[in-house]
Amino acid sequence: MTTLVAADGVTKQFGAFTAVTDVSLSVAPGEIVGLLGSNGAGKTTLLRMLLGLEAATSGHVEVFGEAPADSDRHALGYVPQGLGLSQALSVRQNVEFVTATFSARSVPDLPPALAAVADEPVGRIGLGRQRQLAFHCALLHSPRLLVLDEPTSGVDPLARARLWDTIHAQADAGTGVLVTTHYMQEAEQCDRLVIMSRGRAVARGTVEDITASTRTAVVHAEDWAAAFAALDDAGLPVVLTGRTSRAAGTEPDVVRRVLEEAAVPAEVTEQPATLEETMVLIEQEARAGGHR
Ligand SMILES: Nc1ncnc2c1ncn2[C@@H]1O[C@H](COP(=O)(O)OP(=O)(O)OP(=O)(O)O)[C@@H](O)[C@H]1O
Repeated sequence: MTTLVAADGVTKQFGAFTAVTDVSLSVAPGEIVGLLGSNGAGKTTLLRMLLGLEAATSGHVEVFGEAPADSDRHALGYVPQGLGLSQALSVRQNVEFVTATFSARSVPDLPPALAAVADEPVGRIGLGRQRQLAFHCALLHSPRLLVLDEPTSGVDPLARARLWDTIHAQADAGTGVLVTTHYMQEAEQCDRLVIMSRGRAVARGTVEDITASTRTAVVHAEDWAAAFAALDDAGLPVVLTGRTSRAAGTEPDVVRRVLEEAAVPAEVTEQPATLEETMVLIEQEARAGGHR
């Protein structure tokens, strides 16, 4: 399979601090790869190394089959967390600038939401529209690889769904997409995930691969508040979903015993863990020194 971008055992140190440790990752045409992890896990640093914006301390990076180079930018669409727009220029001027820099084509029409603010300085339009503009600019030159660092943070649900429609359309047309996100609903739309914790890749695969080995004990009790309180007091990792208590990675028998001791009648069953529950357990395991 052709690979658009590949990291092989990449490490990045900032002085004595290691932000990324021995991470490998690749993106092929048409696939959406999600990069997940808590704040400071090393996602942005990894993206920046893949884009050639940050040199790896060790390991190997290839973009379009070669070492990263400035010329890659003509086939790359990148939306950084800070969006990379010129705040003092208008919406239209930003588009003209990007078109002139990366593409020989004439400036295409703006989508209606951006056309309505075409002459406004970017610094004066809302964050949602700024994100839409950054996205629009990243796609102007029909990139082979799209790299998106939290593309929908601060965007309302409707605009988020629209941005994801665009991401899927790009992937369907053969563009490879590498995207970081904190939203589980977005992670579930990716073909593959790489989960990072403290600079390391601690889990990878499809959502099904990642959640397959994790089960959650599910508690239905008439006195649901007492059931939750008993499990919480016992130090179990319990969360309340509606009136149902869920304890991820906990044996149902352990839960039954706690509820019996607290004299709370309940039915305890087992279900596959959600991605979010699995992520919490992965993070705990990684902090305790192991990984999957
Ligand atoms: N230029 C730098 N100099 C020193 N430390 C840095 C530098 N860039 C990043 N770091 C540190 O590296 C770690 C990883 O940061 P990074 O931004 O890659 O994490 P992240 O997973 O993208 O986090 P977030 O989800 O908050 O964006 C953090 O502890 C950060 O403070």
